[in-house]
Amino acid sequence: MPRVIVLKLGGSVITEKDREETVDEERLASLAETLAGHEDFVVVHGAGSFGHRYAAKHGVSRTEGTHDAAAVREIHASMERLNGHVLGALGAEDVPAVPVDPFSLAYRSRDGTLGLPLDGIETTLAEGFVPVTYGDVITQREKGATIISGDELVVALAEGLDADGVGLCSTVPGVLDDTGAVIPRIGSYDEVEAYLGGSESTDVTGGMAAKVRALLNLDVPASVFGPDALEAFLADGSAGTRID
Ligand SMILES: Nc1ncnc2c1ncn2[C@@H]1O[C@H](COP(=O)(O)OP(=O)(O)OP(=O)(O)O)[C@@H](O)[C@H]1O
Ligand SMILES: C=C(C)CCOP(=O)(O)O
Repeated sequence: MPRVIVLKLGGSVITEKDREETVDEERLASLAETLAGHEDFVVVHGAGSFGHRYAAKHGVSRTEGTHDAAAVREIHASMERLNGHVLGALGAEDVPAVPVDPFSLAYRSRDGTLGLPLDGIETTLAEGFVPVTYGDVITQREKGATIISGDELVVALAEGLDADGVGLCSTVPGVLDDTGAVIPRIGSYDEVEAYLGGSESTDVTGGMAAKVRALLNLDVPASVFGPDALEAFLADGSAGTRID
């Protein structure tokens, strides 16, 4: 099987993060148009104005769990609605996009270690489909259910599928320094820790600092870039900030 690219479409890119359950239709359509005709990639999308507020409402995070089934349904249903929009936009550009539902697939052990069986996704890719998955709520031993971020899925998929590269398409043109300039390359957390913050809006999974940490732990080269640079990333992997 050809090696794949794992691409995350940030929740703050594809939604209006401060308006409840609002998709940025224009942005999403333009990203889908750029992806048209490309092959061998997995899409992961974040929550933006969809999942986070329900997770916050029920006090659920990556570490705080819930045994309230109604809370799980509410968070998951919100993410399914957003996934429907993403699938619709990709489908409109004839990208062979199909859903992969993390709640039904992934789980955590007691210590929080992620279990993510990949046979289904490998088959999906081998058959020419583009799997589209997303940050979600998943079950965890002794905690009920906790949140999994899209970034966590990106890392697990990149490792498990032996991906060629990872792209995180965010609202920012890359990881920025204290003057607002894009840092071209990050090789260690210490170099950039002082510049990294969380997210500006309701975000239970951590913003830029968590992203950089997770990507540094990965053996696959990753890039953080803005929506305008998706084409450049797909062409030769050079866009925004490279983290390796
Ligand atoms: N040094 C930095 N460089 C760039 N962005 C930063 C930095 N520090 C903090 N941020 C914040 O991180 C945000 C990106 O993280 P965020 O989690 O919001 O993105 P996302 O992946 O697009 O969304 P989601 O988590 O909903 O999928 C930026 O919009 C910015 O507010
Ligand atoms: C809040 C939920 C349900 C998922 C969070 O995923 P992220 O937006 O990728 O951090």
